[in-house]
Amino acid sequence: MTGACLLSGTTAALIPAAGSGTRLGLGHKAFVTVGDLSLLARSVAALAPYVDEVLVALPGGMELPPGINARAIVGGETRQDSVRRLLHATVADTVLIHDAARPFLPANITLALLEAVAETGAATVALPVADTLVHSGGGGLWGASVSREGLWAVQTPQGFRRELLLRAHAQAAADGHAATDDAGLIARQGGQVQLVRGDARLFKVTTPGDLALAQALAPVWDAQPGGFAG
Ligand SMILES: Nc1ccn([C@@H]2O[C@H](COP(=O)(O)OP(=O)(O)OP(=O)(O)O)[C@@H](O)[C@H]2O)c(=O)n1
Ligand SMILES: C[C@](O)(CO)[C@H](O)COP(=O)(O)O
Repeated sequence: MTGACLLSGTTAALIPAAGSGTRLGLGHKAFVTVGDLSLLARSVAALAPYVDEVLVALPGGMELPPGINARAIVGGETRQDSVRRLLHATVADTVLIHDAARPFLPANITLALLEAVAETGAATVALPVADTLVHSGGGGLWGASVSREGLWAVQTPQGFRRELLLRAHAQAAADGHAATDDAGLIARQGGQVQLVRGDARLFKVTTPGDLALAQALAPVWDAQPGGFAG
């Protein structure tokens, strides 16, 4: 049974990959390789077995490299624009939105997310915060402390009934509201979003330090694709 069997109707994986990778500094981040595979190839491969189609938003003028089994569209100026375009490029009933920049997505997390979306219509992978949190007070000094009690760091994939997310994006666009993810747009409208426990190894490759971690993890993942032991 694939994960899509948990849901009624069709399911699409929507992968925003149109960012410029400014913080990493190596050009378009989705095409950066860890081990022998690009971040994008890894993200597509992780979701493809569980969905009816995979759509990728790419920077203008770029094409999908050979070997990536997906349909490509041109992304937008921001992640939010890229996701909105992806949403309009599919008719699937359910969408799983996943950053190309998160290459290590365990199968058990995808299955747990699909189960949560089937029950609630909106869910995201997230992880309880483990570090002490503080606002910078300026000048590199400790400002106001922030309790980490009840705080979760949001990851992807995030899953939604597509109609629900289309409405949330339309409302955000009408209000000129900019968001860093999609689950937040549902919550902004008063909708409930189920939190599904993620994994530290599902981190987003954002900085050179993240890339170094990803390079170190790739052989471990490639020895057992789809999951980590422990
Ligand atoms: N206009 C944009 C911006 C981002 N993304 C995608 O959204 C995901 C998360 O974004 P982020 O990690 O911030 O990537 P970049 O925008 O490329 O990074 P930076 O902010 O450092 O430039 C990435 O898979 C990225 O390709 C996108 O599809 N379209
Ligand atoms: C969607 C996301 O990965 C959830 O943590 C995150 O908000 C993307 O942020 P970015 O600044 O676009 O990388």
